[in-house]
Amino acid sequence: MSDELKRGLEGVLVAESDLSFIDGDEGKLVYRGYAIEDLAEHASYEETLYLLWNGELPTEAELAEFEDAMAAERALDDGTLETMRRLAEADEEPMAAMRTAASALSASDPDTDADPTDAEANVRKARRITAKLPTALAAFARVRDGEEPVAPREDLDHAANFLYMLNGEVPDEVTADVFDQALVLHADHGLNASTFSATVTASTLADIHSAVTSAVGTLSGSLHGGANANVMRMLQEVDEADQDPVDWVKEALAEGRRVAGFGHRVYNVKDPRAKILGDRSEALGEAAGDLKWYEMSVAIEEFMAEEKGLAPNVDFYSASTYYQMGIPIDAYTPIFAISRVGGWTAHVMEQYEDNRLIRPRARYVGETDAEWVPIEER
Ligand SMILES: CC(=O)SCCNC(=O)CCNC(=O)[C@H](O)C(C)(C)COP(=O)(O)OP(=O)(O)OC[C@H]1O[C@@H](n2cnc3c(N)ncnc32)[C@H](O)[C@@H]1OP(=O)(O)O
Ligand SMILES: O=C([O-])CC(=O)C(=O)O
Repeated sequence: MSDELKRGLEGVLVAESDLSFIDGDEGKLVYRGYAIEDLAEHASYEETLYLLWNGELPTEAELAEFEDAMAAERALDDGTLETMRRLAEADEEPMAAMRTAASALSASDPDTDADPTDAEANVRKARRITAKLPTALAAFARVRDGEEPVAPREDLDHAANFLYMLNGEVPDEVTADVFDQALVLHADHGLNASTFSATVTASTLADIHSAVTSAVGTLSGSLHGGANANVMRMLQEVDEADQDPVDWVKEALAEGRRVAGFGHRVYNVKDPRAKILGDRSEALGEAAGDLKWYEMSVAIEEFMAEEKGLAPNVDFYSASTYYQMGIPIDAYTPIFAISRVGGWTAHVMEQYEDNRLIRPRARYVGETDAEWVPIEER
């Protein structure tokens, strides 16, 4: 047994996986062998899910069947819909609502009584959770804004249907495409914290709903998925104060604060997803005739590279991309969740296939010989 301490488990290998590969020095990301750039350009989110869950790209017929199966699972049961309504009325945090939704969905899942490791039942459960979480998010967001939930449509693809349920109107093709790309880009990323959390939960032979619930909670923090909303809050603050973005960042660094959207445990160079989302952000700005958000982001990126040697991660340019699509800022991290659920469930299924309880150790640095003192004498 090694006594070497690896804070934050940095660099520690704990599993074998053939889902996604990251080369942190080259800035390369692949899902099951396919470069993220190719997937973003050519694959839909459904095709990406199929790849992650089945190990290979679908044929045309397989994809059509899969898309229909996903679309047929979008509607929420009454209990989960009512729960989303109540949480929205109580002004719950959107990520807390997502965490509750992931858990609530197990009550109505037809396979809820299946053994947690039943591979076929897990494929069906993963499909249902992934199909339904966007419906829960859209319902929550609408009720919170004083609107009625919009029922899903089966004739739209996953990305377009989510925007339709959120806004009550079918998105234009460009917006739907950018959103679909964002879903593809966020679908998997090795053993990131939330995926690790899902696999730890699965490793106890808890079920897939429990694993996804753990993962949503883990994603919500500001060092992980929560950073995308903080990036947009930073850009808005700079804009409202009519400040030079570089001055804002200098101040933040001088106060010892971290700049959201920069730095990464694995990438030592720019995250390849940030490159693609940066292009999307620029294109949306050009189409709107206002490059303000993109240019502000570029100024921050250049300064952070020069000053700290830190490059943007995926959360940096997703912020201005979503903002220019009119998505509410506190929905950014839940949107990360509705995409990453594909990766979480794929890793959980991989964990069940070759399970061993995940249980590391802590070096004990406390006392070992304390003398018992009766309560009345303390
Ligand atoms: C989808 C995702 O989860 S991507 C990550 C999203 N999170 C963020 O964008 C939040 C901001 N970034 C960070 O906090 C970090 O870069 C993390 C959490 C992503 C990675 O953290 P770690 O690998 O543990 O690096 P660690 O926290 O040890 O930082 C190393 C050094 O870089 C500095 N640093 C890292 N990121 C930043 C940042 N965004 N702003 C300022 N300084 C930073 C740290 O202060 C530290 O400096 P020090 O050695 O002088 O103390
Ligand atoms: O891999 C990580 O540590 C964080 C990340 O970029 C992701 O989850 O997409």
